[in-house]
Amino acid sequence: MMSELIKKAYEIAKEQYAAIGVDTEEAIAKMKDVNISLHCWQTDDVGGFETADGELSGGIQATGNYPGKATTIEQMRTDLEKVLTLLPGKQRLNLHAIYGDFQSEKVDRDEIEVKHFQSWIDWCKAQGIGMDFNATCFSHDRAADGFTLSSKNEENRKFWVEHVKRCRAISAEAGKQLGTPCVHNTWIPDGTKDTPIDRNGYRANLKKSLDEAMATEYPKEHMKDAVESKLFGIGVESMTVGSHDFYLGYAIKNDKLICLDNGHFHPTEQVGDKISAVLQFVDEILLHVTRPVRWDSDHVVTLNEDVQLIASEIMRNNFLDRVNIGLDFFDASINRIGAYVTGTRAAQKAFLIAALEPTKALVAIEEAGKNFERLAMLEELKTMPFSAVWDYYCLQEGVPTGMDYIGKIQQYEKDVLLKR
Ligand SMILES: C[C@H](O)[C@H](O)[C@@H](O)C(=O)CO
Ligand SMILES: [Mn+2]
Repeated sequence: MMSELIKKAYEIAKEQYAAIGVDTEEAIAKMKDVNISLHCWQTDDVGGFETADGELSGGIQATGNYPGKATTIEQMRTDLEKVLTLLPGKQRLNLHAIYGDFQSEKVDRDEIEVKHFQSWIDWCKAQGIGMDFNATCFSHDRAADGFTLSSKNEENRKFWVEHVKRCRAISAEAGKQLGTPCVHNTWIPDGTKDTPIDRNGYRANLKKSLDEAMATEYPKEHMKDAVESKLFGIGVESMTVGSHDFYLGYAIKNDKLICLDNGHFHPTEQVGDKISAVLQFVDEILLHVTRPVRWDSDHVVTLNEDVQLIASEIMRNNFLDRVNIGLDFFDASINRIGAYVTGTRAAQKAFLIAALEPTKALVAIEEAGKNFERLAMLEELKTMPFSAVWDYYCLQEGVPTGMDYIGKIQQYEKDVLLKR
């Protein structure tokens, strides 16, 4: 889009926002603290680099067969570098343990070490970004019966404890080398298709395993632990061991982060509503921003009301330093890089819209009991000239404005993705 036009539109928008007490420059400045952790698994449908044909298990699914999937570490990095050129602001990388550099040495998950991730740490350093990490407790023979950390098979349980231990050590080293804490997230698929009898036994096992895996303390400037809850998964409909109640309790008691994935709750529950609730009791949280369509389908994030409430709650309460923002979607049915960029930009837009809210004025109206006025203002705010501010922000950041990124991705598909 023409930069002169963008500047003109921005000047008008700036005045319109100023008329309702909003400083657009201040809103744009706040965006420098919105650092989204890019989930590497959107580039390869959560396949990983352990084997060429890694089968996804654990009750999650990437559907679709669009050409261009990353199948090597080099391809994934090329894709991520492309993504970074199309996003305003500063991002982070969110890596799963299955994405190690296993080209020269194939090891099992209870044997991974920093050396298998050193090239990723170096890559992050070269990009000037931080790194986050995840134990991969799925897509493995030892998870075939549906249980990992809560397993009653002691050999398997110990295997997964060792895996998580190692992932935490890798995270701490990554955070140390990169000078920014690495958030290590633990999500497990454990649960049962049909009604179990011994729910308590599995949950007691999970607690014991987490205690063992997290026994080593690392400095908070190097790594932070998060635990991710879930309501159900495919084939795990009747009981999920790591439920929200379980992990919220664990996080509060053990000073951990709770990870809230907005695909992991009943569809009528909103993660945006949970943020101010849980932050009364835990220091920090991790978010997995996604779009559940009828189930935890991990569709590409769009600028919908759920995502807007999440962003608004964070910005209204100045929670950015207590909320670690990650994404979690994997769509294999469309251009994967297009999915990545569209979804991340949608999340960023929600934060900029939130930054452009006249929050103090709205709170005053609310406290005066003027509920019609609150409703009307919220409705009017939806059609304020946000896109002029967004385009101006992208222009300042030197990234494509408006729809211009679509052409860049089409070109990348032609030049790179279709040649794979
Ligand atoms: C690949 C991710 O770790 C996974 O999606 C997990 O975070 C999750 O949300 C499972 O439903
Ligand atoms: Mn998730």
